Formats: sequence, structure tokens, C-alpha cells
Amino acid sequence: MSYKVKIGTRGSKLALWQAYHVEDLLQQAGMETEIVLIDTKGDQVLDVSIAKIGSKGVFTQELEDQLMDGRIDIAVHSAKDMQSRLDEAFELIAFTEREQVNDVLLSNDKEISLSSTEKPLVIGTSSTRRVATLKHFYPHVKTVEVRGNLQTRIRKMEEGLCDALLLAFAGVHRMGYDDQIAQLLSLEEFIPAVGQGSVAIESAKSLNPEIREKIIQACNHSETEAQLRAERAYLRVLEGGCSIPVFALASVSGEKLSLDGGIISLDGKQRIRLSVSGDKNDPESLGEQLAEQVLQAGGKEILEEIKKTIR
Ligand SMILES: NCc1[nH]cc(CCC(=O)O)c1CC(=O)O
Repeated sequence: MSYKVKIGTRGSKLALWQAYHVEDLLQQAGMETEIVLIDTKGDQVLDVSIAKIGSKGVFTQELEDQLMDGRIDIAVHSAKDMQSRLDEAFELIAFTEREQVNDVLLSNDKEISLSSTEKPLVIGTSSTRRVATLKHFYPHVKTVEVRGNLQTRIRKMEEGLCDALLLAFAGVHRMGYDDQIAQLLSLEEFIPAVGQGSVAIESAKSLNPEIREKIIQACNHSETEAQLRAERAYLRVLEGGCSIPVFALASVSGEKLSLDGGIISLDGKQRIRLSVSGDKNDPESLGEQLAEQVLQAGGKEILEEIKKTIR
């Protein structure tokens, strides 16, 4: 069967890297591919914070329109950027093998460290999770919002906006900026966002089942999938878009799946972090279980407070 899989992607450098990565996996499995570039609202609105335009689907709506009418077969996303609840007509069919999940500090000054209190430190980030985590563990550190793609952020840093950027290792690595990493942050403090480090493949449920199966065979990493399904179930119960400082990281050991996660108040004062573990084959239940426990442990109040502030 000679069928050309049409891969839809945004045009940013990171999105393109991810699309080529998926294209590579498909080609290695003997499939033909074609990349289709798609512009999204999230790419156009660069001067407003995502928390303000609303996180739901700003990077995904246009891709879903094209999935729906068959102009593309799959859409490739950073798993982290995918809202926890998809419309009925769509599904995530595969997750690529996860990259190192840590956050990192990127700077021209390799001596920079969050724990040094000698001189004032300004960190550029636009993630509420990272800002709140900094406030919690490093209250002496100042933060400044910085938007745009990695290249733009680095330019703003070099122009003096901040001393360092707080970013996901995955994106930094994919863009080839490893040599500017000043500090790899600990997973005890900076528990990553749900899905960080993996690439997700979305399709319409109407996609031809044979093609769907081949794509899964070629691209899906089952251990990563179990992790991501648990983390995403956690996020779904908390209804956290990317504007809410929740975090979760699953790990697999044999048949056991562990999930470590929580929520942090915007001012960083309250941080709830719990762990649960269970069967690798039922990741969604584990995510829901963690969510119930976090909500009961005070997460509910933190979440309500955050929603009042953000919306
Ligand atoms: N929020 C934007 C975003 N979406 C995915 C990545 C990096 C790649 C990944 O985590 O998979 C980034 C940049 C960052 O958070 O530093």
C-alpha cells in the first residue's frame, strides 16, 4: 500500500523539529510522508500571555479543522501543549519516547545558580508553574515574563531583560542550545508540566484504522504512553490548562506505574505534592486517584483561588 501520511504542524522551529522527528519514525517504518504547515492563533498572538488569551486550543484549533476535513491525517504537538480534554471527534493515538524531563536554566553566564544569593537574579519565564515554584523555593529570585519562541527569548535575555531563562530541557535540546545550559533543575523542586518532553500525535477518530495502526506501531513508545495517560488524567480532573501551576511526573518500573504530582499557589506559599502508584495498565485511574488526593489535601482551595485570579 502506498499511502502518503499527511503530517500537520505549526511552523515554529520547535514544531518543525517535532514534525520531522515523527516523519523520520514513519519513514523508518517504510511509510511515505508529507509535511503540511499550518498557522495557528497561538502563533499569531505573540504579545499577549497565553494565560490571558485562554489556553484552550490556541495552538490546536486550526490543526483540528484540517484533521476533520482530511487535509491532514495527523497533527504533531508538544504533548505538554495539548489540552487535557479533546473534542469528541479527536484522539491522541501515539506518544514518542520521552526526552529528559527536567527544566533547565539557560544563560550566557554559566556560573549562574538559583541558590546563589550574592547578587539579585532575574529569571525570564512565562509559565505560572515555574514562577510559583521559584517563589516557593527561591523567594529571593525575581521573575520577568518573556514570550515568543526560544530564539526570541534568548535575544531578549541577551538584550538584558533577564539573567537567565527557565525552560524545558526538551525544547532547548531540540533547538540545539545545550551548550548554554547553566543548571539542570532538580525533579524534587521543579516537577515538570504534564507531558513535558514527549511529542503527541493527534488524529481524527475517522482516520482509516489500518493507517492509524501503522502510525502507532511506528511512533508510539508504550512506557511513555502509560506515563502520559496517567499525567493527563490527573490534569483532566483538575481542569488545569497550561495556565494553572499543576505538575505531575509518572515513572514506570516493571508493571508498576508511579505518579508524583501536585499543585502550587500562584504566590508559591502553598505547595501540595503527593505520590501514588498502581498498575501500569490502568494509568487513567492512577491519575484520577492522585487528583482526588491532591484536591482533598487542600488542592481544591488553591485551585479555586487560582481560577479567581486568572479568569
Ligand atoms: N510551553 C511551551 C513549550 N511547549 C513545549 C516546550 C518544550 C518541549 C517539551 O517540553 O516537550 C515548550 C518550551 C518550554 O516550556 O520551555
